[in-house]
Amino acid sequence: MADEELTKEVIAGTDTKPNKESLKRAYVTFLAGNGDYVKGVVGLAKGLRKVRSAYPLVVATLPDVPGEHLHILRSQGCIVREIEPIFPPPNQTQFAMAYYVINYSKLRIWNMEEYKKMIYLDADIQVYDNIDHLFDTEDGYLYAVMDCFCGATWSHSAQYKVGYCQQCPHKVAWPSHMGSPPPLYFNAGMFVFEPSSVTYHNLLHTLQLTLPTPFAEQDFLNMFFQEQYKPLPSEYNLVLMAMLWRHPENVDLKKVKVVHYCEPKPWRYTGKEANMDREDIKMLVAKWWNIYDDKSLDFKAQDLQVAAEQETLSRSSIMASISEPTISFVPAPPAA
Ligand SMILES: O=c1ccn([C@@H]2O[C@H](COP(=O)(O)OP(=O)(O)O)[C@@H](O)[C@H]2O)c(=O)[nH]1
Ligand SMILES: OC[C@H]1O[C@H](O[C@@H]2[C@@H](O)[C@H](O)[C@@H](O)[C@H](O)[C@@H]2O)[C@H](O)[C@@H](O)[C@H]1O
Repeated sequence: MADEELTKEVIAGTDTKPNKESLKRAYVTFLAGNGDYVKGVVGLAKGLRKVRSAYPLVVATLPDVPGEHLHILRSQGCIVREIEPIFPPPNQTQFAMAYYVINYSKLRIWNMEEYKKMIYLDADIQVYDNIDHLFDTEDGYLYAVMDCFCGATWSHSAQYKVGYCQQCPHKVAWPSHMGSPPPLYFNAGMFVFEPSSVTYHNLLHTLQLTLPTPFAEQDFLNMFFQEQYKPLPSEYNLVLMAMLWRHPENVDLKKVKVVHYCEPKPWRYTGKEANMDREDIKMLVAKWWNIYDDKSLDFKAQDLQVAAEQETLSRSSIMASISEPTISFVPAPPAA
């Protein structure tokens, strides 16, 4: 994409003049279908604004996302990038969730080379503390939070069958007769990565040679990036309910920066679901809705407020400079 087109898109998306550096960094999420995940993306866009992130949110959308939803996303300052779906090779795989097959389309984000570094966030994620510092992580790695193997969705796996989980590797040790424990495995709902067309084409080529498995693109990405994967602390992607239910000892809600609403999805929460009447779940769902419903976080309102604050700041700094004696710099006379 030509620079001027890109600049136009970025400005259109964020309505602020990007500096060269901010052109190279962005958050990115993925939206498919005409259902309710669009609420998740709107919540995410507003959450990133609430924590004053310096970078835009790109939304990779499949063709089945309706125009009305694309308009909603643009009105919330998102940069919409329409992508084509990616399908795994023909297979008889029983995915952990049938719809996981659409998640292979996430791989398109590696082709967004106009960005040097991106942070991928699922649409069912909310950011409660600024995590822009993750863009400064060392290049050459994929950073993500370790997943949990204890849920019934893992019942197909050797880990689940022997009761082993990487979140508590000493509770039930990996049986020595089964060789080395499985490599560290990340949840693919949040990761820090570097777009690259070389990596992108390698991903697509390797995908067509790889038998699909129950966790679809998450399994595939863990296999592909096994050498480059670097774990992040769990506060960067608290996977609900897996971690709250099964590894509460690994959770400090006061430190959590990013919550991943695998279950419940806040916009579907009724409180009547099994085990969902817990106080911590009610608090986290309410927290999500507080942001989603906060009109001051809407794109235009929020940006006008920021502009007003900046205007006030600059006016007060001008006043301050007028009221103090100016110290002018007198250059030293040239050396004799
Ligand atoms: O109908 C769907 C299903 C999934 N997704 C996207 O795919 C991600 C992963 O799916 P999901 O969140 O359901 O996976 P989970 O992390 O809950 O297993 C979502 O967060 C959305 O970004 C979507 O846009 N529409
Ligand atoms: O397509 C596979 C998906 O796999 C992951 O979700 C799973 C995984 O975390 C399991 O470990 C949990 O048990 C389960 O609840 C949860 O839904 C990602 O969050 C999602 O973005 C996507 O990659």
